[in-house]
Amino acid sequence: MTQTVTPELKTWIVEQARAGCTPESVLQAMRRAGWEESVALDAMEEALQAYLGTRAAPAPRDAAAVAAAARTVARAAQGGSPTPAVPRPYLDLAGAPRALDLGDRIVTVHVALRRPRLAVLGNLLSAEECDALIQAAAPRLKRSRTVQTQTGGEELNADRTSDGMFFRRGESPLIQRIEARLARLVHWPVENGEGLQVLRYGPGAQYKPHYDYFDPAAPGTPRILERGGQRVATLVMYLNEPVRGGGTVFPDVGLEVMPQRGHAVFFAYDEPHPSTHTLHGGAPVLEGEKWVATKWLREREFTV
Ligand SMILES: O=C(O)CCC(=O)C(=O)O
Ligand SMILES: [Fe+2]
Repeated sequence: MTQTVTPELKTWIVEQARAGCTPESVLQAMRRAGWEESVALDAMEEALQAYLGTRAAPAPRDAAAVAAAARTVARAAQGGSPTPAVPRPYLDLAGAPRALDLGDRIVTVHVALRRPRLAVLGNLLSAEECDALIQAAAPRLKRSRTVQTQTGGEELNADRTSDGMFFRRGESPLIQRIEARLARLVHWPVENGEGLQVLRYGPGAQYKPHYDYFDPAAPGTPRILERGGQRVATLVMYLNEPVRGGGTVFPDVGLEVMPQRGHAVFFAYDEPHPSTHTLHGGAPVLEGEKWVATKWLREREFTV
């Protein structure tokens, strides 16, 4: 069977190029999503040439570089499987590595699960980075709001009793450094990420189980999706350690990830559907305080 390149995939390719992703990483993401190399290369060439052709002004160099590199990479044999989905953020866990070298940091892999597609990671943030995030966030905290999918606005939510704030993407050198590291970790452009959110849970505070994607059936969702499309993955990073309680729970699989400073849990949802088993929540903090930073990844560039 021949794989058919969808308009959605072409749009995705152009967005990765515009975000500055290397041709190799774009190709790798497509191959991992199940695209044959030859089909992926043709799709890259076609999508980028169409994009360059539609632009009056000279194209950005990164897009041209992707097109050029795509043409020179060796072509694999044609063969067939059904058309795979558009690539999604992923951790490179092929070969069962116990650590991932991100250039500025070596992250350890503690748990990897297929469904939900999830991993527990250590050493993603240094103790100093965790403290600096807490210091910068503390004066800006407000009672957390959640996106109101009925209207697309925001609301106070009794299921979510934490205090929170958002950093703007790239707003400080610390945020830039962390965002660049996360982009390398999950092979996803910085531009497709929402601003980093910091949450503080006091004793008794919790975030009841929920999905991070926007409910496709809710009336306010189309408006939310205009800005970057669906959420496709989440990284929850632990900035401190509560004395007791406050784990991140995944009720569908009976998993609870205990907060350890600098550690993180990554989970991805290829479709906005409960079958991803990504139902999760922040269990009540029983003693002490819990601080986390959450990075949500969108399908496309999230305009800040
Ligand atoms: O606090 C946690 O452990 C989970 C946070 C969360 O689910 C979120 O920020 O979406
Ligand atoms: Fe969540």
